Amino acid sequence: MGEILDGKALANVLSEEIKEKVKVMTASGIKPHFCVINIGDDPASKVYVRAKKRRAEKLGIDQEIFQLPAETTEEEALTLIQKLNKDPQINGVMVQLPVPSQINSDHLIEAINPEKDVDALTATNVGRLWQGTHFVKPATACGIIDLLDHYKISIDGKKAVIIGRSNIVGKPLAALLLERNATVTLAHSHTKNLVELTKQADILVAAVGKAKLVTEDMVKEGAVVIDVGINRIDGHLVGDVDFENVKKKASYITPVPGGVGPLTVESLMQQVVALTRRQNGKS
Ligand SMILES: NC(=O)C1=CN([C@@H]2O[C@H](COP(=O)(O)OP(=O)(O)OC[C@H]3O[C@@H](n4cnc5c(N)ncnc54)[C@H](OP(=O)(O)O)[C@@H]3O)[C@@H](O)[C@H]2O)C=CC1
Ligand SMILES: Nc1nc(=O)c2c([nH]1)NC[C@@H]1CN(c3ccc(C(=O)N[C@@H](CCC(=O)O)C(=O)O)cc3)C=[N+]21
Repeated sequence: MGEILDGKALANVLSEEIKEKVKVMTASGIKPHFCVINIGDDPASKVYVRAKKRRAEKLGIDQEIFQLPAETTEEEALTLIQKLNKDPQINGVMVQLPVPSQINSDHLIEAINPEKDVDALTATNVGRLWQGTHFVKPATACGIIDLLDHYKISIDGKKAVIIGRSNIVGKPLAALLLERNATVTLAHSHTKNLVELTKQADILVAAVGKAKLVTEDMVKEGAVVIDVGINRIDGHLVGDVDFENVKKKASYITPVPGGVGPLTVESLMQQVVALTRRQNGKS
């Protein structure tokens, strides 16, 4: 029976550490300040943005939400990003995804100054991530590594299979697991014989957005199962893993809610602190 990897509890522990760091920084006259740009009325985005604001407040980090209407043009959004890039008071900027269809999210992300790129999504920071010279890490991937480390689950030499190859989760997680010497496979919608692959995984990550995509028969006995998916089914939040059945086979498993999600928010705050320190000449 799998042990639950309690992301919420770890997020609270990390929270105390971040709070202390922010306190010391603030006392020396440096208060981290970051901005979230949210365009349109996506209900899930509103929930996340509010969660980030609450977390930031709890940690003593200044945060501003720029809520733009659904009909915002790309030029308008770019103008705002350029203004925030130039503002020396602002240490971090992120664009909440998804954005409305008239806007190309890649254009907005690329416009963010890499020194203020909280999500680590700009080409510069993605390149640094794969080179191993990064100063900012993608939040969800970073949270997952923190969770594995906290539970002393070794990564070195392990076979990791990640289902999902998005820029925000799958690809950066592959980079961080590779950095820690895992042998990494990225699976996606064109992958043939997914079950054969997943059954070999020591560490199996699901980041797709499809409830019950990962069933018991896809999991090796004793595997570590990380569920990134967030799906709303009849008003309930579930992940991509058939939790109750997979739990019986896994050695460790993350729940949804209370697994990876809270660590993503915590990790975003860590990135804001890291960027702020760097901008003020601290390592
Ligand atoms: N807990 C957290 O902190 C976070 C949770 N999420 C959640 O994680 C999930 C994934 O998010 P995100 O990465 O942005 O999603 P995307 O929609 O960008 O990517 C989904 C990925 O899943 C792949 N895929 C789709 N169907 C299948 C299938 N049947 N078999 C194998 N692979 C498949 C796609 O393949 P292809 O590339 O071929 O299209 C794609 O690579 C969502 O539920 C999202 O809400 C996201 C970010 C943070
Ligand atoms: N630029 C950008 N950066 C992101 O990091 C980003 C994004 N866009 N767009 C959407 C996804 C999704 N994401 C989550 C964050 C927190 C939870 C989270 O806290 N989940 C809680 C439950 C929250 C609830 O109740 O809805 C949990 O799993 O326990 C989930 C998902 C960040 N994302």
